[in-house]
Amino acid sequence: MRLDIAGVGVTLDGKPILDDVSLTVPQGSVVGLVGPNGSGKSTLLRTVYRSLRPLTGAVKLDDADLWSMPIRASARRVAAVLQEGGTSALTVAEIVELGRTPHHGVISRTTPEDREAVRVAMERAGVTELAERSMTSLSGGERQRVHLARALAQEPALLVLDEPTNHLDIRARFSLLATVRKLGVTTLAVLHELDLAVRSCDHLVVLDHGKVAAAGEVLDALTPTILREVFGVHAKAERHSDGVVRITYAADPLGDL
Ligand SMILES: Nc1ncnc2c1ncn2[C@@H]1O[C@H](COP(=O)(O)OP(=O)(O)OP(=O)(O)O)[C@@H](O)[C@H]1O
Repeated sequence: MRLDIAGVGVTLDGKPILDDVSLTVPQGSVVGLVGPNGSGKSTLLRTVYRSLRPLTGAVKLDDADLWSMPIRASARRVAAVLQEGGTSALTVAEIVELGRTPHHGVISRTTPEDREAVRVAMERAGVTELAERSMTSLSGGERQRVHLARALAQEPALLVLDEPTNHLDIRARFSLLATVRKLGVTTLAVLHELDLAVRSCDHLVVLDHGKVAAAGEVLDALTPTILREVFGVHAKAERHSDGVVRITYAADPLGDL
């Protein structure tokens, strides 16, 4: 499924937060949404997982207007993993099973397909061993992986991730993004770590003060000018001889800008 955000504008408390934002996430690709604090990344995601209706513009899934769909239809298609996934007294397995809720009819009964989807999701997110643990007993990183498992159990057509690697250690960061890439699910992810973003995403969209400042393949989006003018650092992104794009920061990244 392809995601098209077309001309989205959002105003909160009379303050313009997003202005004419457009981007596309092609079917099966991972697009990273990057930008400084307060640039509007989380607000944009909210218009995609139907927590905030845009004032102008449209959010479309394969040409179908997301905001015009019955809520159950969009809930089945879009899964979100948010910064503060929250916690509860439920067990890990129970939380992951919640991912199946949008697939249930009026009479909710767990089917063999539900059980299989939950099993696969827990395995992919690496939380199978935690199944019977209470969510309250988990570390921040473990909880984050459980929320990913819940989203995967939903078998979504579109995955929306808001800083999914926040609480994770360095190995878990690489591992989570590798898992997401392997899924082949259309994904829009807010990522703060540019190093991780350039390695893990097919395309990047740079937001600055609620507008798209740059978009495209990672080296086209993260030019030294964008790194300086939007992120406020002296740095450059380069493809190394091993094929991997890395960011090199100047000796004094804050230098004279
Ligand atoms: N309810 C609100 N009323 C007024 N302003 C708001 C409201 N919610 C968010 N904002 C403002 O909108 C702007 C964008 O916020 P948003 O959370 O989308 O940024 P972000 O790019 O995700 O930031 P960060 O990287 O810090 O998480 C910020 O300036 C924020 O203060």
